Amino acid sequence: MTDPVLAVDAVSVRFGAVRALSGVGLAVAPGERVALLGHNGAGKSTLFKSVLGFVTPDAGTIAVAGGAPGSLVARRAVSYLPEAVAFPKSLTGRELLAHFARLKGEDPRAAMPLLERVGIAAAADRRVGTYSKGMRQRLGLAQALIGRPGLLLLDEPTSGLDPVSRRDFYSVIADVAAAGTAVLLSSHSLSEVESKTDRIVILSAGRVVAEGTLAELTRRAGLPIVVRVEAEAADVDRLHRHLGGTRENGTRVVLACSGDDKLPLLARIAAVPDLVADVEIVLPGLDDVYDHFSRRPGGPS
Ligand SMILES: Nc1ncnc2c1ncn2[C@@H]1O[C@H](COP(=O)(O)OP(=O)(O)OP(=O)(O)O)[C@@H](O)[C@H]1O
Repeated sequence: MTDPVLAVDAVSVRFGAVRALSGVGLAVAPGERVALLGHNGAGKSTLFKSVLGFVTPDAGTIAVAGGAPGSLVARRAVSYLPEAVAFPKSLTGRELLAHFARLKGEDPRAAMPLLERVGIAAAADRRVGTYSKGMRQRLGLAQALIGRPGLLLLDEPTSGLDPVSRRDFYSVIADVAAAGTAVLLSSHSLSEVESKTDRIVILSAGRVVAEGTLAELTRRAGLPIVVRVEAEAADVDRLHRHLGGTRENGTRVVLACSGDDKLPLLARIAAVPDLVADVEIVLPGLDDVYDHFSRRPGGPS
């Protein structure tokens, strides 16, 4: 495997009595997009701050492009988009990006292509104070892309964005990753990131409680499949006696089964066609998978 751009190993961070991170480990390879999921207070921002060198872990190690957080090599490699971006309102988008480019030792002429890339070139010469939230977020992304970072850290980058802006945002992220940048982004929504990232890491109370592709997480969660069987008009009692499960709504019987038990259950339903008006199979949703892992009190899986 290629050397990871970000390697976090057994990192723990404590703020007084609060354990914000406990033995967290994760790695992000060049070109990989990893989603960091967790409820409020799970430790996502603390992990970002540790990677940036703003917070010093009590235990464990972090390497960014092979260097310690905050070292020159790490600072050159990493780019960060905080959750709430605040820019000086009186500068134009172009002036602001040119300023950040100079600070990073890059050519200020990089500003315009970046504004085009994030879709706000038409507003390049408007003052940032007049930008909408979505435009400011796009500007923030443009700022984070200055100088082709090796590692992009994005803290809840799409919160408050409309669906079109989100789609555009993930399309830029896909291009950047395809060009070799490692991306670690935090989110509260599994359904949002599942098709937009390569791997998912779920943090709960400062611990990594699950890690993998969505397919792996869904399989590992082993959540039940729900089968709702609608009875023919007066036959709900007979249907209930035949199938078991619980009655719902006066006309329906509801059953839960594992993936392996699904076909045998459908065969039992098919054996009484006169009693059955309709069948609905409900697979576990992404939010169910997320809840399963993020509520689990135990350690890493
Ligand atoms: N500077 C601090 N001093 C004391 N406690 C802190 C500090 N920063 C974070 N914490 C605590 O550490 C825990 C993790 O917080 P963190 O901000 O990393 O979570 P998060 O996953 O980013 O949450 P959110 O989704 O709400 O942004 C929380 O219990 C929080 O209250």
